[in-house]
Amino acid sequence: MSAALVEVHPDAGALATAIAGELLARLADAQAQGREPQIGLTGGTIADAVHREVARLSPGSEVDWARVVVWWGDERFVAPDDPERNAGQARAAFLDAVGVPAAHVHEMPSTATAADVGTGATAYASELREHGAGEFEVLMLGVGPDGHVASLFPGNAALDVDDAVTVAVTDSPKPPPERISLTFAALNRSRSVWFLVSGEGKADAVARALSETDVPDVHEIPAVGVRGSEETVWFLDREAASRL
Ligand SMILES: O=C1O[C@H](COP(=O)(O)O)[C@@H](O)[C@H](O)[C@H]1O
Repeated sequence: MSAALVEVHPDAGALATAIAGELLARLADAQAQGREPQIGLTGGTIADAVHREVARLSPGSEVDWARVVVWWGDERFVAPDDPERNAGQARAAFLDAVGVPAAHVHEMPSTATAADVGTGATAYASELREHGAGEFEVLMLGVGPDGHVASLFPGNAALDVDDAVTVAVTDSPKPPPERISLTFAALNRSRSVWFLVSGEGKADAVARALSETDVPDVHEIPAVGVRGSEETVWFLDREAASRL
């Protein structure tokens, strides 16, 4: 597996524009090579900015959104219209605008579609299997100030689930407490893993994750547990990179 790459941009706006442009190029390339790309989305502040830039730049790209399949790395187990939903955020920011067919948008279960978070996690694992979701072309992941990715938080039991592709989290330290997350096994089925990180508040987590001398354990900084089979890129703004 190749070493992680680091790309630093002046600020969050420039970072979002660069990631969106790169995503559109990757999707167009994959389609030109005959693949129907599957992408993994994340939630959070910088992800929202990236999604808005995808919507803005998409008309100038070669991407055929009818041939893109969308999944999520994690989701908050709340009502479907709750503003906390990562899926609602992505739909509003770009999915509705670019016109991904509804059948290609695999939203994780909500309190309206699953009796409880455990049932929801199991249902999403079945959905992944049924649709033959094998490999993400690009998996985007936000990173928390504590080093969490998806809904895999430092010290949480969900980090050790290695016999399933999804896990129900009932005690997330970041609200809301109930979430569904892909496990490391599923997240690592990605050609490209892109970490999207902006702001000074993430600088320590970034420095820990990228330390070559004092490599952290996944229980301490979960982000180090995810790698792409072809590339792993840390897309940072200057503030997030300030302690490297
Ligand atoms: O809880 C979550 O947080 C992270 C990062 O969010 P941010 O607002 O600090 O950028 C996000 O990547 C993850 O998908 C989400 O559920």
